[in-house]
Amino acid sequence: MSTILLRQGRVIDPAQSLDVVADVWLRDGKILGLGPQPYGADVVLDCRGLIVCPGLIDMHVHLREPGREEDETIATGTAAAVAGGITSVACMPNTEPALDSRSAAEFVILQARRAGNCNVFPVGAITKNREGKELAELGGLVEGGAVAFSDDGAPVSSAEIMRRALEYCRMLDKAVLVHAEVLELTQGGVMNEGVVSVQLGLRGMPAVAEEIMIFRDILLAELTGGRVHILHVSTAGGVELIRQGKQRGVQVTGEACPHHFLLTDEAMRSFDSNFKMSPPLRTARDVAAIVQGLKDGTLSVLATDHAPHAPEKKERELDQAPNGIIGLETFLPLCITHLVEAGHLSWEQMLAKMTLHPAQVLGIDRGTLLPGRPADVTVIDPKVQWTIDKREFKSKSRNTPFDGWRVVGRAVATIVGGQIKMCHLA
Ligand SMILES: NC(=O)N[C@@H](CC(=O)O)C(=O)O
Repeated sequence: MSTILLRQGRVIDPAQSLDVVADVWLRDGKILGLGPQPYGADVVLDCRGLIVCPGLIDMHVHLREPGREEDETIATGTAAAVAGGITSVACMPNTEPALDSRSAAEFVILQARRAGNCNVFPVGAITKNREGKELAELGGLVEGGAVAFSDDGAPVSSAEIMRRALEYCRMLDKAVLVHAEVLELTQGGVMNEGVVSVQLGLRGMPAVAEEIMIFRDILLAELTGGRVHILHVSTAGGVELIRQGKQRGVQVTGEACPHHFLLTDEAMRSFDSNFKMSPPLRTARDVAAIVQGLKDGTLSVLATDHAPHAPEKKERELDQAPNGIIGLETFLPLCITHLVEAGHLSWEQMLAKMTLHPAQVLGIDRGTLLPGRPADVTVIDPKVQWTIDKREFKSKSRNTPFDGWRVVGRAVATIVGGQIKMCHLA
């Protein structure tokens, strides 16, 4: 192992309320500290004019392996993460078979180690085969390395099963990550229910289908003392429910994905399936509420919901095409451009939602530059202007609505456990 010196970057570590120009030293895979150190450096990276921050964490990623390797693999998904400046991902359990056993969690960790790109933290399924009928072996999953639980892609429709999941997860000190959807209200829907869906003659999914379940799970968290994290919040009402739950002292956190604060259901006029996702793109009012939720802290986590689908699937007719878009390689520039440059969040606020806060939800020892922690570091050029080009992606899939977008800022170095995995520095 070696000693790396990141020289004179603007060091931002929200966990320490730190925003200062300084040297950062990494040694033997750990953060050594800031300022002068009693060692020589094997590698020096000149970070003047750049931002040095804890390695970014994306806690909402679909890696598709095992079972859907035509869309993504653990190797390609983690390569995409590293290219996007992300050092840790939490991967969702909607694989085939589902990630619902100890051995399945161990398989993911083994494949991630083989790939050698970034850290992968498996999210275990709440119910066996994500069918919503019977609890999975939650204890075994934790032994296998699962850091949280979710049936993401599908809701847990039974309130009774969700209650028991929360009771168990409280004992295990793990969060339940909620995919909020009342299926009876969304069946056959391809987009948000509203003026645009009526004009287009497309079946809609109403905002209340998401809000009813957000409300239910906040109440169940209150009842059980468990912890809920609401994934991919897309509606104004959902933001308000989380805000009220937090005010009452419920252990609830909320997450926003770039597409839900950048796009509206108007995009569906194109009939392009790259605008089809779950939950769907909503209205301008919802977008404004999500931005407000990010500003006032109601939504404490930014994540991608990276959902790769091979072209032959996304190119089907709208009602046949699967939900979801990729996000790992567009996450940071979209957030810099449309949250920081747009004046909604400070750098520290935005980075807290990509480092400290997801680490807290997952209970992982990451997301800070405190001495002794794993040397996961992202270096960002905050000024570079460039155009997103999906042909350059490391992901196996290309289903993005952001191809051709002009953006500001990007990761220029990604260091995972003290190893330089990506570097575009002189
Ligand atoms: N978010 C999506 O649109 N798609 C997700 C699953 C899901 O959460 O529905 C996927 O796995 O493809």
